[in-house]
Amino acid sequence: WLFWKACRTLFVRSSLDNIPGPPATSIWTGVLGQIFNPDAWGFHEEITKKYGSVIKIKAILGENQLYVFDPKALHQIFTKDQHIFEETPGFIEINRLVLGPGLLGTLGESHRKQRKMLNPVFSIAHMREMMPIFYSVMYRLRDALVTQVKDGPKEIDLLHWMSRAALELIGQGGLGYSFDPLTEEVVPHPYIKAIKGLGPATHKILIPGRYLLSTAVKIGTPSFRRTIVNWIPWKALHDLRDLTDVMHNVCVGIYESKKKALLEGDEAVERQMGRGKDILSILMRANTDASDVDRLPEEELLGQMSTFIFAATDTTSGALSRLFHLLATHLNVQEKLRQELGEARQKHGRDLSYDELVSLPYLDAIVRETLRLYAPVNRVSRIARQDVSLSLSNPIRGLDGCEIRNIAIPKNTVIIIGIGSCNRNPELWGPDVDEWKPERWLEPLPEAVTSAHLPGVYSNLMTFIGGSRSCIGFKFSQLEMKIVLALLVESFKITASNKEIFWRMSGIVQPTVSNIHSTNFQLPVILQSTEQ
Ligand code: HEM
Repeated sequence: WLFWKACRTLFVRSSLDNIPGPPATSIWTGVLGQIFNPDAWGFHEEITKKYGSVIKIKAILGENQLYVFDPKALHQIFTKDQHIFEETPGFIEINRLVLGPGLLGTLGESHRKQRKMLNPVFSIAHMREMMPIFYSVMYRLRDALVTQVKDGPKEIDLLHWMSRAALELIGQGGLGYSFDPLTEEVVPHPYIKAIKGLGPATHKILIPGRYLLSTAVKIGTPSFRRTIVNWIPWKALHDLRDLTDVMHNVCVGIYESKKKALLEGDEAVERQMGRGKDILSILMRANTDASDVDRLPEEELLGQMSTFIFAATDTTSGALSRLFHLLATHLNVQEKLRQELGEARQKHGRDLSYDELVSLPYLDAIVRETLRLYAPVNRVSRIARQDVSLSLSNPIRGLDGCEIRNIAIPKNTVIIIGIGSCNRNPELWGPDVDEWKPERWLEPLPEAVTSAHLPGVYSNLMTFIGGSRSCIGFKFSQLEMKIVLALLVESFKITASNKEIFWRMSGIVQPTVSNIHSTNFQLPVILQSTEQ
């Protein structure tokens, strides 16, 4: 069965054979080695230019996958037929192997219930209420950096500080828990190391193990599966087990203390960090009040905590690092932003409120343009759970020379969603698509963009994807980025260091120095106080 499952693609013809795509460079892994390479930027650009917005990707043992960024097809995948296109087995299944109900995320009905409980917590009204938490964390970050450069301009690893600040913010705002006082240069919380290790370790397991995962997680109890995992002599699997243990144990500790406070009553909750206004406290209360049908088991709530921390930390710190790197290399933009921020602060004479901050046009344009051109999550994957026909906005020409407007997708086809390629589609954005131009957001967007009806939840972009599994935290991350920029750009001049920065195209794009294969993630820049 396994042999047939693995090799059937070598013998059976598929409706996808006629779609053009780059030739396989390995009979084992097709072109996956090139497409998932940390330095794959050139390869993605080359194939999108050569083959268009639907591309056949040769995967393990000749399997056909698709790389897609055609607007109509994306609409179908994320909205119209989203029940057919599920997430590919990944983090959730891997974590179920060793932890039972799942460290990261939830599936199916449970996921629907959680979204229902959580949507109000991520609303704009709730963001307004969280402003004091955001400011208090970010002021601590700013003060720590002021101390770092008190003797003059200094090279600072901003990624280190952004990761710590992002973790602290989701800690306080999301879980009502402080991970890091953010006062001085210290070794980051072990959770940060665990998050950074999770992506690379999962990647090593996913390519060879994807086919077995969905089946493996259903075998026996969690402790049985864990014993088997312990026996298998596979370092990447053991690394993953250890990283998930770190994350899981931290979450259990936070959860238990919260549960105790909720049982003790309002006074105990008031004494806790976040005073019961954090996302987890609200979720726990909503869960207690929910009807028996809607109530989630404790393990699912624990899974949700890890999802928040994981989803909120490296994505936002990666995006902030990119923003600061761009400002460091575009000093005119930095100066113009400083002016906008200074004028707004002068006008209001205090910290800007939620509405004042989000309506600053230039700040908004800088954030949007950065998230367009440099999406922190460059791709996600989906799998078709039944045979389906995918319609295209732009017909492609098959290898037989005929025009293709609809593609018959066989059940179990993996589809790689080219988030970055969609955001950089010249047919939508025009010939200057590859330029970082915040000004483009100060004018009406091109007609081609608005009429494409992309399913993304944010700004005609796919950065936070769309549909029921879209990023629930996108407003949270916007606010976070804007407050950090507002406080730091007013307080510091940021210039580039003499070290070359490489951006690794992993699950979440991360900066590194020395070479693209280094996983010693960092973003050195020179900071100088604006008062010096
Ligand atoms: C610039 C920052 C961020 C980016 C680019 C980003 C992007 C994304 C993307 C692309 C997904 C979909 C992943 C997939 O389907 O495979 C996602 C999911 C998610 N994100 Fe974000 N995210 C960011 C920040 C945040 C923050 C700050 C939070 C929490 C406060 C958050 C919470 C989540 C959650 C909970 C999910 C899973 C949603 C679900 O499955 O229902 N994200 N994010």
